[in-house]
Amino acid sequence: MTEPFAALNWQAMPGLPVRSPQAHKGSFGHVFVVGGGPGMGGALALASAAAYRVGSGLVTAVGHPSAIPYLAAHLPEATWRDWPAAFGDLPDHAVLAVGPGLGQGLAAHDLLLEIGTLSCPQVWDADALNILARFGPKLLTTDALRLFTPHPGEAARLLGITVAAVQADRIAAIVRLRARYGGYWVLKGHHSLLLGCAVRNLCTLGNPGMATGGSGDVLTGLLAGLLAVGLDADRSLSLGVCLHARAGDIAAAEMGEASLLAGDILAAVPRALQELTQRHDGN
Ligand SMILES: NC(=O)C1=CN([C@@H]2O[C@H](COP(=O)(O)OP(=O)(O)OC[C@H]3O[C@@H](n4cnc5c(N)ncnc54)[C@H](OP(=O)(O)O)[C@@H]3O)[C@@H](O)[C@H]2O)[C@@H](O)CC1
Ligand SMILES: Nc1ncnc2c1ncn2[C@@H]1O[C@H](COP(=O)(O)OP(=O)(O)O)[C@@H](O)[C@H]1O
Repeated sequence: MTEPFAALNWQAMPGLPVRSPQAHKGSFGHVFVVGGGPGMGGALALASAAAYRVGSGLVTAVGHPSAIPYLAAHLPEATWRDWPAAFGDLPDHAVLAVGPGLGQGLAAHDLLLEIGTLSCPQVWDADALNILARFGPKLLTTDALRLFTPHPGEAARLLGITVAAVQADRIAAIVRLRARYGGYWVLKGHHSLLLGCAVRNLCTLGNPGMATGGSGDVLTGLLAGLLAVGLDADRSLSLGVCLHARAGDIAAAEMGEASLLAGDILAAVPRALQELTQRHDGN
């Protein structure tokens, strides 16, 4: 368990799958982002836009009705559903991203109780993790493919230990998280750690300018979008975390760390992706 985590190499990272000339939007999955409680429509919009930016064919935002005008103004490409939502009619190629701006009220608890019973691929973040910490692994009643994206505060809640204890041995923390809850994990922060089936790595990209509200919501949307376009969980985890961090570095180089907004990270994602495409084209 004490083997080191190897640094991922951005230069060697495979990019997105090439899109067939016959492709249509149904070829690239359907992401449902569940969050956007009162006052937090922004988190829902950021995660939804991020899923589109990595090529997801359709994105539906599932939020509190108060979040919807915000979403419609900022992301007209997304469709939406109001809370309370049921998920009995999800399409076969659905991927859920749950947590951005969700809050921890009764409606959020009800949503999570249902989502824990679903078998589609899922990304769990933010308040979804806080609610999971309250219920424990029994909330997850199916063996659905799940990616979990805690920051150290959320990891501490999930393990019932202090943030200081998480930070004192981050490798032990992520190993314990996977042992307790299963699935695929990123422990976020400076040099995020990644732990999946074949992935046991750290990401040395990124910068402290990314410590800004909404930055993690962008990562959640990227990961869900990558699952939706067909990458497996290990590859979604490693490409998603590195892409997010590289986009943060591109944005910070342009505008400085202090001024960085989560929306700037999102806006830099296409340029980070182009670095991969151009490298594969030999340019
Ligand atoms: N525009 C929007 O709509 C946005 C909406 N958002 C949404 O808000 C919701 C709640 O998010 P949140 O930020 O209020 O709660 P959370 O992250 O649990 O922090 C609470 C405490 O945890 C700790 N802590 C946090 N990070 C830590 C770290 N890295 N390392 C160590 N500890 C850390 C820290 O405790 P302290 O250290 O201060 O004691 C902190 O005070 C969530 O749904 C999210 O999606 C946000 O994304 C912002 C933009
Ligand atoms: N010092 C840092 N160096 C590199 N990346 C960072 C740093 N601080 C934060 N990040 C990244 O920014 C994101 C912050 O996510 P999170 O704490 O969930 O923010 P929020 O809840 O506001 O969306 C994570 O991906 C994390 O790895």
